[in-house]
Amino acid sequence: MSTVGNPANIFWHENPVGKAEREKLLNQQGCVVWITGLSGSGKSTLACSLGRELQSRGKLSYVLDGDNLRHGLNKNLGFSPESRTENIRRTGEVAKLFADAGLICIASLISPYRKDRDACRALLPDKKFIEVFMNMPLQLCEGRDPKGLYKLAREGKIKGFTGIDDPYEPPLNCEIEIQLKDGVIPTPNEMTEQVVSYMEDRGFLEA
Ligand SMILES: Nc1ncnc2c1ncn2[C@@H]1O[C@H](COP(=O)(O)OS(=O)(=O)O)[C@@H](OP(=O)(O)O)[C@H]1O
Ligand SMILES: Nc1ncnc2c1ncn2[C@@H]1O[C@H](COP(=O)(O)OP(=O)(O)O)[C@@H](O)[C@H]1O
Repeated sequence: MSTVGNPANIFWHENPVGKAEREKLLNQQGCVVWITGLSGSGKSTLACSLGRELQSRGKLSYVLDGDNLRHGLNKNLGFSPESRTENIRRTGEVAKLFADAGLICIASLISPYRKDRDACRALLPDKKFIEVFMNMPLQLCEGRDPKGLYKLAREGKIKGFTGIDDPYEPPLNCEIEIQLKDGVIPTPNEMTEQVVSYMEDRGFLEA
């Protein structure tokens, strides 16, 4: 009988170099910064700005952007609930590998469903998953509409668009919330500073 594809025949190989050794080499803690929020809420803006700031501090990070991943790893996935769940699952697994490699992995995806984000959190060691909620009002995101997708969704030309006719479930216990202050949008630098301070205070930026 063929045993191909039988999970009972798959084994785990320990790597002789451990995560702690890699972290010491890099002088940082491997972790995942998971940025979630509506289309147009500023996820990519924060991811890029944070990546740049960490680079300038000599910290190694890597951005996993939802749009970009859909050009390769996730190119066979659409926007049905099942596809989004698989999109987040795959990205969570890749993010886990980057964190294990000792990097600060910045994942930037709408990731609209709470259970999918929680499943990614569960892949990481305790405290190594930093969920950042871009809590920007739909009206603001729709007003920005940099890709014209909200307009198409309102016209019924895109079905199942997040925030219009597909749900966004806000986090209940995220580590960081980016929001308006007295009605004013924080600048990219301010958003970045909020995340970097969190990481600094908890020792992520040293081994
Ligand atoms: N139906 C629908 N709903 C939401 N978004 C849509 C849709 N169709 C296309 N797009 C574009 O795809 C980008 C979101 O991809 P993600 O991988 O982050 O989405 S998800 O996490 O799987 O929900 C998203 O990019 P951002 O605007 O950067 O968030 C959109 O440009
Ligand atoms: N803090 C901010 N202040 C001003 N404009 C912003 C800010 N964050 C994002 N933007 C602008 O809003 C638009 C959407 O931002 P983006 O980062 O692409 O969102 P997302 O990745 O969530 O879709 C872009 O045109 C971006 O330049």
